[in-house]
Amino acid sequence: MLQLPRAEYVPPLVSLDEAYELCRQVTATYAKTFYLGTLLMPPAKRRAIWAIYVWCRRTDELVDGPQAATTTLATLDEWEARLEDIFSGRPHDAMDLALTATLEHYPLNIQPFRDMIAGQRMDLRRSRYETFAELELYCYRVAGTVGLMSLEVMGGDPYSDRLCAPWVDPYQAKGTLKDQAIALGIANQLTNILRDVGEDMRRGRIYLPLEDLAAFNYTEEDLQRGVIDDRWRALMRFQIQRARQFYREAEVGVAYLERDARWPVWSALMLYRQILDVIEANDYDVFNRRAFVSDWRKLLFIPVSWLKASF
Ligand SMILES: CC(C)=CCC/C(C)=C/CC/C(C)=C/CC/C(C)=C/[C@@H]1[C@@H](COP(=O)(O)OP(=O)(O)O)[C@]1(C)CC/C=C(\C)CC/C=C(\C)CCC=C(C)C
Ligand SMILES: Nc1ncnc2c1ncn2[C@@H]1O[C@H](COP(=O)(O)OP(=O)(O)OP(=O)(O)O)[C@@H](O)[C@H]1O
Ligand SMILES: [Mn+2]
Repeated sequence: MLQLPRAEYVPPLVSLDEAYELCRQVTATYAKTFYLGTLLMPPAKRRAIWAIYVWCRRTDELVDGPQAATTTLATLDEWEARLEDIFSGRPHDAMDLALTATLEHYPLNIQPFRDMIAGQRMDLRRSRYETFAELELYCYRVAGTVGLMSLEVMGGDPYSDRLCAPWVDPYQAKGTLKDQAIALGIANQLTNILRDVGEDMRRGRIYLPLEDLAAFNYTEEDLQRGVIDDRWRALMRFQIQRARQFYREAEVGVAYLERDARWPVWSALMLYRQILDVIEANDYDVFNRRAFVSDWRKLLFIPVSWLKASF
């Protein structure tokens, strides 16, 4: 009987250098601050972070980008199968290839990658969160996972004297380095949610826990109309305070990262956290104005975070 030939696996026809170069370009375009930070890392680490960044960005774009309307749960299943292929040495395209190659230097755990896809599934399935516990799970999945992935590249050891400043007692610090890496992801995601309240509402999505809305006597209709009054300000103050707690937890960890990774993480942390200050300065108007940190401020803070990372 005639056998149809089995579809052969065809590896992407690009060199590794070209693959990493592509990832570099994507990172430089989408995330100026992260990118600048990675330039201070040794080449192997830097390329690894670019490859991870690109995979995360593509995963996010599936539900958040221009092609989002055509993304279904089946699309995400396919994306997960493709992830398994990347981890078993069968990359589908140049950008996958960069991640497969990265795994040879850094044997990353696949679980945070799977968890991030699970986070995108949550975005397809629901547009409301009842409790903070539910939102926190979502934030872990879409952003805490980034912390875990990066940590395996950036390294660090909370109990190593090499990294420990004499005035810091690592045994006093709450949680592990992993907890702190996750905390930074969650802090960033909560900040992102507060910045984008208006935009998300226009897409029919509410990430603020409904239990918090109720506690401050603020309704979904108020949110739809963009009502800024004392109830809203109190609700936002509460949310900002909660995000800052996560930043505080993360801050402890930065000092225990490998030296060459501290500066990029500090700048990312400091710059992203400032979005919260801008929201306050805008009197909590996240409906009509977008809170952003200006380029000159970013430039100003880069030497500041360099100093903080060095001492
Ligand atoms: C050096 C460094 C900071 C490395 C991390 C670089 C990296 C791999 C980033 C991936 C980011 C990404 C594309 C995630 C997909 C999901 C997503 C979009 C999350 C949001 C990021 C902000 O993006 P942006 O403002 O551009 O959002 P828009 O799509 O435009 O709305 C997030 C808010 C989360 C990003 C989370 C992190 C960067 C976690 C960082 C944590 C660490 C690096 C751990 C550090 C370790 C310790 C111990 C503190
Ligand atoms: N000054 C700005 N005005 C309007 N939108 C902005 C401004 N800065 C950033 N954005 C938008 O917000 C998104 C996320 O902003 P973010 O603060 O992450 O800045 P970025 O330019 O992506 O640099 P980085 O991620 O390195 O900080 C950007 O992708 C961009 O679309
Ligand atoms: Mn960005």
